Amino acid sequence: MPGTQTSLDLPLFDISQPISATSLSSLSLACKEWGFFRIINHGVSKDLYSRLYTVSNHIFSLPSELKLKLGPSSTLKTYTPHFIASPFFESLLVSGPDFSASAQSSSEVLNQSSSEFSEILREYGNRMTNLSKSIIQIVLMCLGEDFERKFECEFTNCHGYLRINNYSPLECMNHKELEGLGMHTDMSCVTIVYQDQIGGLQVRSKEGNWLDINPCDDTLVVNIGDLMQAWSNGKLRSSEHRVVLKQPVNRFSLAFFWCFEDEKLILAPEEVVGERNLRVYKPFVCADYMKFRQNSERGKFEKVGFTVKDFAGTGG
Ligand SMILES: O=C(O)CCC(=O)C(=O)O
Ligand SMILES: [Fe+2]
Repeated sequence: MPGTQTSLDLPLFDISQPISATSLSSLSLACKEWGFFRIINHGVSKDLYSRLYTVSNHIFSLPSELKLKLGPSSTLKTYTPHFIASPFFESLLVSGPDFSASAQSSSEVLNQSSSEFSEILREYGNRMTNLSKSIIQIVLMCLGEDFERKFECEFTNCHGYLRINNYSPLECMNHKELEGLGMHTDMSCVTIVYQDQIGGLQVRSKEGNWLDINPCDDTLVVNIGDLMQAWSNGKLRSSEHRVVLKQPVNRFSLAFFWCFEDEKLILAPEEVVGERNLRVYKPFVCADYMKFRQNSERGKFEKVGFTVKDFAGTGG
């Protein structure tokens, strides 16, 4: 249809600077409307991305039998093979707070030399941890004056994990467009995404239209996850998103999930809920929601039904 919007120009914030009043109001709007925004000056060099790409690519190019030593039926369970999320998607998980040790354990199982991989993952994991803390602060500012000071303590036990994603549509490109990762919402407070220049990340509008989030040099994409949506009583939006593959080339991305601790009771503070006290989520324990999503294999990566709304929504 001529004139139909196909891509979304997300607002861009300099994360190395204090946020101005004007920027804060556009950030609030973006978090409420889209649940997505972008950041620049995040402190990760092109060189680190290129090293991270090289070491990850080396792992993904190992034989499947070897990678499956880290697969869903192994002890570590850090590798998601093809045909779980989609035929064209595989991923490797690196968990914090000791990203280096997590990376090292996976390398050892694969019999690969671990020092470079774990050193790079230490650097990237620590950088993302610090960024997540700064992002939580500015996102809290969107909810009200001084909220970052008042509620930061609720986020002090958060932890992060990184998913290194490899999309390989190579052999099956007789269709125009393939789904690399089905529609889902993230089970995080916030997620920080790096996508390479291939593109393919899309967000679903409230009206149900898919809009491209085009890659842009030196910027990272941030999105609000389900835990933050519930904690903010639905004020901040955890949007459905997906990845489509439009070209027969490999695509590389990194998704860093910043989450509440497992035992955290997620209950929006009264100040966030407001005077009319209309709660849109029942209080729930973080780990119970994780289990709910994990128990429904499809709910992990697709199927709009399985979100925090289905789990804890009051229908209000
Ligand atoms: O690959 C991407 O760009 C996004 C990945 C994603 O949404 C996820 O891993 O949750
Ligand atoms: Fe996601």
